[in-house]
Amino acid sequence: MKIKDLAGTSFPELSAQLDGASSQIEVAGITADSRHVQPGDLFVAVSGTKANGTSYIVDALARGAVAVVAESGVKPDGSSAPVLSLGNPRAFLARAAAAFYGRQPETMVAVTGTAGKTSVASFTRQIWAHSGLAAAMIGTTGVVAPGRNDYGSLTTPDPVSLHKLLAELADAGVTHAAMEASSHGLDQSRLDGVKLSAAAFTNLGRDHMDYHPTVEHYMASKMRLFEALLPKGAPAVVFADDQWSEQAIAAARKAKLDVRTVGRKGEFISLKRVEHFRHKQSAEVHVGDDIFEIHIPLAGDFQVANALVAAGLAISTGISAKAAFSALEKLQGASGRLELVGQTRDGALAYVDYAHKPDALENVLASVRPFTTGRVIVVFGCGGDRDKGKRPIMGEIATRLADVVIVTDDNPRSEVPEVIRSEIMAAAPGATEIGDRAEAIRAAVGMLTSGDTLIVAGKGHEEGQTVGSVTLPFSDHAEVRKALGGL
Ligand SMILES: CC(=O)N[C@H]1[C@@H](OP(=O)(O)OP(=O)(O)OC[C@H]2O[C@@H](n3ccc(=O)[nH]c3=O)[C@H](O)[C@@H]2O)O[C@H](CO)[C@@H](O)[C@@H]1O[C@H](C)C(=O)N[C@@H](C)C(=O)N[C@H](CCC(=O)O)C(=O)O
Ligand SMILES: Nc1ncnc2c1ncn2[C@@H]1O[C@H](COP(=O)(O)OP(=O)(O)OP(=O)(O)O)[C@@H](O)[C@H]1O
Ligand SMILES: N[C@H](CCC[C@H](N)C(=O)O)C(=O)O
Ligand SMILES: [Mg+2]
Repeated sequence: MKIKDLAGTSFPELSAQLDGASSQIEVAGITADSRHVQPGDLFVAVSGTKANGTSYIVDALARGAVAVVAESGVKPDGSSAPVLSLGNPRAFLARAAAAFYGRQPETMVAVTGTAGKTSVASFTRQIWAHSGLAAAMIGTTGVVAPGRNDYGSLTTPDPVSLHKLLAELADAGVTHAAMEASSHGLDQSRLDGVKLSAAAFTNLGRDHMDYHPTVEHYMASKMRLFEALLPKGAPAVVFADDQWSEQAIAAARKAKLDVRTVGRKGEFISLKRVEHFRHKQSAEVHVGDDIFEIHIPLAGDFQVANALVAAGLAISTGISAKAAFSALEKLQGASGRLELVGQTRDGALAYVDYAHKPDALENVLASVRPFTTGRVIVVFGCGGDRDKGKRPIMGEIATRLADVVIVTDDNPRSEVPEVIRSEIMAAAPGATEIGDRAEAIRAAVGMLTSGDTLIVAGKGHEEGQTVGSVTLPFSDHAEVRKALGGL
């Protein structure tokens, strides 16, 4: 593909720099990482949190890049390959990747919010699949599509991987795809160029305060989904019962979207009555004049909200309300989201959950309390190189809502694990500290007696524990099973 075709009409400042010869340069691939440049590639230099791609232009050219796109002010170094500049290289990277790979599933939706994105994306895929559509999901747990189940790493992949993936899915016949839009992904323009038919907002709580300077910046990043990515008139599904719902609704209205609220205060799907059971949730919802009784075979009060948002997205992309709600009865939970892993002989239940932020921990502990006749026992830690402010908050929540708290490690990364734990422990009087996560799980399982509920929180579907720069194989599921087996 030629550079001028990658730029399209969205970047006139770039087109203006292309002369006869440079506009004809054929690009064999696109990358923002000089270490991945192959001869013939276009290198896009973006500035990041650790490095600035402009420092690697020389490296990229030495590896055979045929052209470079960088931020304004970067001077050509006299190389024969053109070094073009524009205001927002990240936005260009995403649009160029979209143009380069070309194909996407016809119907794409994206969901943002602090909690529930993976669950909503997974449920939306399942509702579509239940109606016989070839459907996929892309998110924290990876990629799920007909005949495909890949473990993932980022919630929203980088734009080059994302568009390569979308083209693969479209080529494999996938017509519908639901993806997660993280605030990092939105802020870094990773989703620019994805052709969305609808989008959704779940809720906003404390998260990623290491990356976003303020909660307003965090919310504004999320609202890029409505303001910058969703075309005017497209459906915006908003969970109506969150503290931030009003702001999300206002942003969607301002962006001239077709706002569709769901929840108790919802007008599109209106929740009239809900009953929470230990392993399932039942509800009555109204859609227009129709009344539906829905049954969600999953633990966790919060799954009702996620199911309504997913149903809102499915209905907004052509599924009938009846089909969407009947699909909910067959839902499988996303891996590691309040997932029942096993039980002791006398019936104490052990769950693995991905709560690694305050609201999620609060929700999950509150969810199991009504069904626990004995003690709620929680094992959790906080990730290193991530928001330090959440550590005492989560310590306080665990102490307030659980009867037994064991503080352990969760991906210490480059930090000293003892320091992370001590920051949680400072707000968790009476908690036990056991750094080794497997040992912490064994200790918790060992103390289970009839009526108790164990929540191992923070890692969910993860298959590794990152200590320093090494990721060691580790699975909460496997450790819980092993500990239960040893009883
Ligand atoms: C903080 C953050 O979001 N970082 C992401 C970002 O990296 P960055 O732009 O900051 O990279 P950088 O290291 O500063 O380098 C700047 C540029 O120089 C380039 N470079 C660097 C070195 C070199 O030799 N040559 C070279 O060209 C890099 O490729 C990069 O393009 O862009 C990279 C490519 O897209 C991501 O891999 C990287 O994710 C890191 C690994 C990460 O941990 N991200 C997490 C925090 C994240 O994105 N999480 C969200 C939310 C999770 C959730 O709660 O669900 C997610 O969507 O997963
Ligand atoms: N609607 C919700 N409201 C509050 N908490 C929720 C909700 N949905 C899920 N949770 C909690 O958050 C955890 C993560 O859920 P999920 O993976 O669906 O969210 P996510 O937004 O994708 O999270 P992440 O940003 O970490 O990928 C769950 O394990 C549960 O503890
Ligand atoms: N996508 C999130 C996941 C955090 C999961 C938790 N286990 C941790 O390592 O903090 C992040 O990278 O911040
Ligand atoms: Mg997720």
